[in-house]
Amino acid sequence: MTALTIDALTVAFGRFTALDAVSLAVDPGEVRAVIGPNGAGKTTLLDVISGITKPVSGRVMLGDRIDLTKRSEAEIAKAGVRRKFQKPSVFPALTVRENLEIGCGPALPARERPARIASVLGEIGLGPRAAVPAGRLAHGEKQWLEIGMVLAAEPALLLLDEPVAGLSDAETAQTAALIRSLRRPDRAILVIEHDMGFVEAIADRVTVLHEGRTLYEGSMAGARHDARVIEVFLGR
Ligand SMILES: Nc1ncnc2c1ncn2[C@@H]1O[C@H](COP(=O)(O)OP(=O)(O)OP(=O)(O)O)[C@@H](O)[C@H]1O
Repeated sequence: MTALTIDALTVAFGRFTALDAVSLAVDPGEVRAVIGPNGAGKTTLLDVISGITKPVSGRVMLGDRIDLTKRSEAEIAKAGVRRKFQKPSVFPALTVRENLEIGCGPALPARERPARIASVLGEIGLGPRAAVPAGRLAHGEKQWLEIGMVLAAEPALLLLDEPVAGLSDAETAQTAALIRSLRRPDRAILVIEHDMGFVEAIADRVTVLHEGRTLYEGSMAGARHDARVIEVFLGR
């Protein structure tokens, strides 16, 4: 079984085709990066997976059974898909712990919350900062907290939208280590990112989009040697 199967996905905005019959499959436990030049269709792809944009045609299957193109944003979240948007949107007046409480969602029974929050604090490395208001965190720490907020819901599919944009080199390296440590057989991670060094550090495979089409799928090392990828993207 694949964690996510995108099959011949086509998205149009008026007469403009933003995604043109894109297909890809992400395995359970995989970290997949989607890369490509500006306007390639990366954000549109995440918007379709998370239910913000509906396609003209094609399917987006979560596991074997759920076609996300037929579901609302709320139903998609309930099915186990969580997205971290590019800009951190933590609640600045609430502590790190209180933000994670919110990330757990209303369905998690109160008795299970402390263990879930402790586990997420460990994963994101913010245990010592648990009582600090989120507004006082450094930019990198805010990004990790927001990753923690989506992790607290125990997603089957985690979507990360440029998680190292604006981070220092040290924070980027720490974020790469964090994402690698999040790999679990029951969790797939799809990342959009422009920082190629970061992509190389985290991704099992990359999908290169260009003008709404899949140009390459495979290892990042392979992408670096692919003539078409070099021409449209890496070589620039
Ligand atoms: N709501 C919209 N209406 C019209 N065109 C849109 C809309 N959303 C995206 N587009 C167009 O679709 C194309 C793909 O955009 P998208 O944002 O998915 O690219 P991207 O790969 O995420 O780019 P970037 O790296 O700059 O974020 C672009 O040409 C963009 O202008």
